[in-house]
Amino acid sequence: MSSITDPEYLPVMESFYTIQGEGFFSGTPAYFIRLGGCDVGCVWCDVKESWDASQFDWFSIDQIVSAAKESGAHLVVVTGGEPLMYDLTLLTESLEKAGLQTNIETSGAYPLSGRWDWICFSPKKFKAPLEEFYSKSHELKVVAFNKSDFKWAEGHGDKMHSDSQLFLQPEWSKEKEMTPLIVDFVKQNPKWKISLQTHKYMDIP
Ligand SMILES: C[S@@+](CC[C@H](N)C(=O)[O-])C[C@H]1O[C@@H](n2cnc3c(N)ncnc32)[C@H](O)[C@@H]1O
Ligand SMILES: Nc1nc2[nH]cc(C(=O)O)c2c(=O)[nH]1
Ligand code: SF4
Ligand SMILES: [Mg+2]
Repeated sequence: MSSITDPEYLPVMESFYTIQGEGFFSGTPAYFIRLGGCDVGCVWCDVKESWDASQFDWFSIDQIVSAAKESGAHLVVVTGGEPLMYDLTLLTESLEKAGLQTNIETSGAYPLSGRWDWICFSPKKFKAPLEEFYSKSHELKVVAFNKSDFKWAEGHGDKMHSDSQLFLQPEWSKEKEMTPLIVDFVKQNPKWKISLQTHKYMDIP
């Protein structure tokens, strides 16, 4: 039987081999595993269909990792939903054994589990992140939805460790308005970079 308490199984909404569109690994081919379930409630979330975990089938870690390996990808990105609603220790162990690089996209709202090559931390106003993510993440990626988000982003940037990557990403529906503001901000604050959702411009998943 598979259930939320069985660490050998996870609810997968979808998985697909594409190009990482965002952040530090933008442009890199990557196999995405999108786990179902999220209660963070971002008003502008671009994958609200992922929120209700009960809609998705549970797959064994063996099935999930075999499909990732068969894709031919070297890099796996685990996302969601909020993937850290689940204990990902066994998933990362199995991906590592298969010789795959493990990256995660997380809001930081749940405790970190699993051993990751790269953690992309995207904190949200809607559910505060846990403190451990400021020291353990490799990349901070703040979505900018309005002007007040720059100050908010700096508050999080100040808490990150000194060699982390700092990105501002325009919220997609406000992309025309926010992109020029982000360009000005990063020119004034050059430890930050802009991250665009390049897969949306390319019209790929
Ligand atoms: C869909 S989330 C899933 C992973 C995790 N729940 C999180 O929020 O980090 C993946 C990434 O997309 C970003 N994102 C979600 N909706 C967005 C939007 N409308 N515009 C820009 N980025 C968005 C999130 O901030 C996160 O960095
Ligand atoms: N191509 C592509 N890159 C992405 N980077 C982060 C994504 C996500 O939804 O977590 C994502 C996504 O959905 N597609
Ligand atoms: S935390 Fe991520 S998946 Fe959850 S609502 Fe926010 S953007 Fe969407
Ligand atoms: Mg996405």
